[in-house]
Amino acid sequence: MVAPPDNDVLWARGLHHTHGCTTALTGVSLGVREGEILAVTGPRGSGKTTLLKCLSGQLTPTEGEVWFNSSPVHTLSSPSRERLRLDRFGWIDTEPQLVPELTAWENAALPLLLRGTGQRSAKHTAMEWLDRLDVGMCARRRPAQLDQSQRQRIAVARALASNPQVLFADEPTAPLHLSDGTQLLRTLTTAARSHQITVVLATHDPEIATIADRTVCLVDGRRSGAAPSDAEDDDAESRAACSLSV
Ligand SMILES: Nc1ncnc2c1ncn2[C@@H]1O[C@H](COP(=O)(O)OP(=O)(O)OP(=O)(O)O)[C@@H](O)[C@H]1O
Repeated sequence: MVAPPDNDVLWARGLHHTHGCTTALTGVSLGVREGEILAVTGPRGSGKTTLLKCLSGQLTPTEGEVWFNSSPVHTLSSPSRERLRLDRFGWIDTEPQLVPELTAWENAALPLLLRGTGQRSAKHTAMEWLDRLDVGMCARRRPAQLDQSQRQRIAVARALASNPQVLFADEPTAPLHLSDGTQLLRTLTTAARSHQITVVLATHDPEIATIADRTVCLVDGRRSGAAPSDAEDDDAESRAACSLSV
């Protein structure tokens, strides 16, 4: 087994994944550096969501390895993966997934409360992020009383409030108007850079991908421009070898 490079916070090798009879990933290898903003681009159905879910431990790849901070994720038990996601990862979905019974601040504070942070401190942190995302005035309202843009901002506040080491964002601006989406992305990337949060951002929009430090493109479940899996594996392995030899 090849060890992952030390400077990659996330590292995947030879990922394959099938949903029932549908192949979503075929031999994807990549590394994500600490503090990097990586865009995963590609047309609809190219495997972006599946890749983010495999990297974040929501899905176990059918084949292949995922490492986080040089520890294997693909071999973890389901409860350990859940713990890892709660403690280290943030997730922003295309559609804001909020708890309807909770107010905006309670939604934003939820990961902190689940981690055991005291209510006063969790609320304070949640309120700071809601203010930063221009939805502080909505703190006491429930999701049904808010519009789509406000709900998505609360979902972003929730992801950032937990101070994740890696933030996964799956087409986070897709439901928003252009100006709303641009502003949201600006806040997200500024926050990520100032807090040293690594971001893996899936988008089919090349314009949005320009905010990233680096782009990986998927086509039909493979990295575009790479020959089938062996070349991708070689790429990841040679980076690993380089990193281990210095
Ligand atoms: N739960 C599922 N069950 C069956 N097939 C699925 C499932 N999820 C994804 N797929 C299929 O796997 C392939 C990759 O889907 P995925 O959602 O990862 O791609 P994507 O690039 O994120 O697409 P989109 O931009 O439309 O979200 C597609 O053919 C999709 O139809």
